[in-house]
Amino acid sequence: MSYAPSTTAGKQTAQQLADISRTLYERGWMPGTSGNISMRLPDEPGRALITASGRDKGELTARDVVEVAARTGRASRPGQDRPSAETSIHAAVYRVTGARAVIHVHSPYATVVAHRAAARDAVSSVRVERFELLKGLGLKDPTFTDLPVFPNWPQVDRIADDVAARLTADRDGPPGLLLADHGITAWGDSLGQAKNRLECLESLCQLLVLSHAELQVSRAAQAPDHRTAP
Ligand SMILES: CSC[C@@H](O)[C@@H](O)C(=O)COP(=O)(O)O
Ligand SMILES: [Zn+2]
Repeated sequence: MSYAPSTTAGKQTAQQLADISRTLYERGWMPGTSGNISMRLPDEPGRALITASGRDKGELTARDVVEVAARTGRASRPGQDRPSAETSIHAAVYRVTGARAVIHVHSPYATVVAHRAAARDAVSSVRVERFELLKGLGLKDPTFTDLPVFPNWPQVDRIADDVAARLTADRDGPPGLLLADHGITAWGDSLGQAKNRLECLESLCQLLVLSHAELQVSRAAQAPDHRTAP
């Protein structure tokens, strides 16, 4: 069942998601059905709207979204469409950071960096330093940041667990993360801020690639394997 908002705020939020989806699709950052976007409802911030799974992101309408509990990602109304397959990652970001909007895309430069720095078994990070655009990320120290790269486990909930653990351990980290061989996710206090930060991160990844510098990748100790945990 497609989304039918009960409030004006819900209607406006759904339309904002559809509009930004089209913009990012046209930029080539959400090819086909890739990418997902969510935003807390302004009048009910414990709930969020997220794009329905598998929709063409260039054709998304305000009805192609699903209402979920922001902290858990559980659908908050019966009979809705299936929410994004990556809803649990959005929920992890909401839970730990208090962000109001989250955007995930497959933009080319971030994806290339996430491919080159691919974290196979454990979370790693890529050092980004000196570029003026770091000031667009709202960091305490804008001279450098370590952008985390998460293994792209087939079980998305496992990625979400890794994300929650990392963001909890590093509260001063950047407002974004890379998924190895996959793409980038960024967040902010509003959809506009999340988009601005995403643009800065994509541009920083472009600069890393164009500068032909060796990527400075550091690897964390191997994360516990959830498949073998008791
Ligand atoms: C087109 S494949 C991309 C998907 O596997 C996934 O990574 C993605 O970004 C979109 O998933 P979705 O469930 O539509 O939100
Ligand atoms: Zn994706």
